[in-house]
Amino acid sequence: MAAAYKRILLKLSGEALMGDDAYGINQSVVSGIVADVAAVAALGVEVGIVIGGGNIFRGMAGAASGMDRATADYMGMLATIMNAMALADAFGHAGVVARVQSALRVDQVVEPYIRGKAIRYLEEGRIVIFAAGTGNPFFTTDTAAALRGSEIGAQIVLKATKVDGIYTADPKKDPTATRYTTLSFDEAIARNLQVMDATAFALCRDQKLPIKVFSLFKSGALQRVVAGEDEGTLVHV
Ligand SMILES: Nc1ncnc2c1ncn2[C@@H]1O[C@H](COP(=O)(O)OP(=O)(O)O)[C@@H](O)[C@H]1O
Ligand SMILES: O=c1ccn([C@@H]2O[C@H](COP(=O)(O)OP(=O)(O)O)[C@@H](O)[C@H]2O)c(=O)[nH]1
Repeated sequence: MAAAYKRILLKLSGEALMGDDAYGINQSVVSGIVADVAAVAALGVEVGIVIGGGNIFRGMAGAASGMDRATADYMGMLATIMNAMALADAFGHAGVVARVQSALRVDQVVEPYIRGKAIRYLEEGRIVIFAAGTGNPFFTTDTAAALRGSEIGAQIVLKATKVDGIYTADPKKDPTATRYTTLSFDEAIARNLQVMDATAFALCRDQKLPIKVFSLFKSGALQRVVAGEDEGTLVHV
């Protein structure tokens, strides 16, 4: 199989890491992700990963229960660091070298985000896991994926999530919703499709960085996406 991309930014939903559990990190889900990413990296594709934190803590949930929103968002960013460490550890066990870089400084724990160093790691064939989102409250890890994807010069942002693409409405709530094969950024923003936030869509649109939304749980989906095959939904300029 030949890869359609040289460098990709993979966004992994934090909530998807739970698998069927109620909370936290499901080891069999993590092993599946590691195997899929290792297979793609073995083709010579350079992989940067942005990981979410919704399986542990979400700022909006904290704010809804009365917390200061910015404080809750910082807690959410810390949650992504834990996920990043768990994922890097799992890569290590599989014999794949992964480095974690955090947008918030926790120097005793993981290295800080330094763009040039991240690019160097990628060139050396290491997996780079970007933790702590953008480092700013009021943003999401989807926006962090758009940002880091733009910074590292990725050719595409691959959003791996619980649904197998973008639907006309949230398929979890509306069973009559149908899936788009392709969609323009303007359409995605105008229709207010909640699969990704408007900030992330707008940044990718401005940078002409396409996004592919696909299922994290469909066997071989990442490989098919990287091969440029028809899988999930492509959002383009
Ligand atoms: N139009 C839509 N098409 C697809 N998924 C949608 C849509 N609107 C809302 N969603 C929801 O968006 C979620 C994917 O976003 P994601 O950020 O990965 O989830 P999470 O917020 O759990 O991390 C899906 O679980 C799905 O229920
Ligand atoms: O740049 C960022 C990225 C994330 N977060 C916080 O971290 C939480 C976890 O990230 P997210 O919800 O995007 O993870 P996912 O949806 O992928 O599980 C968010 O709810 C926010 O509170 C933030 O404040 N700034």
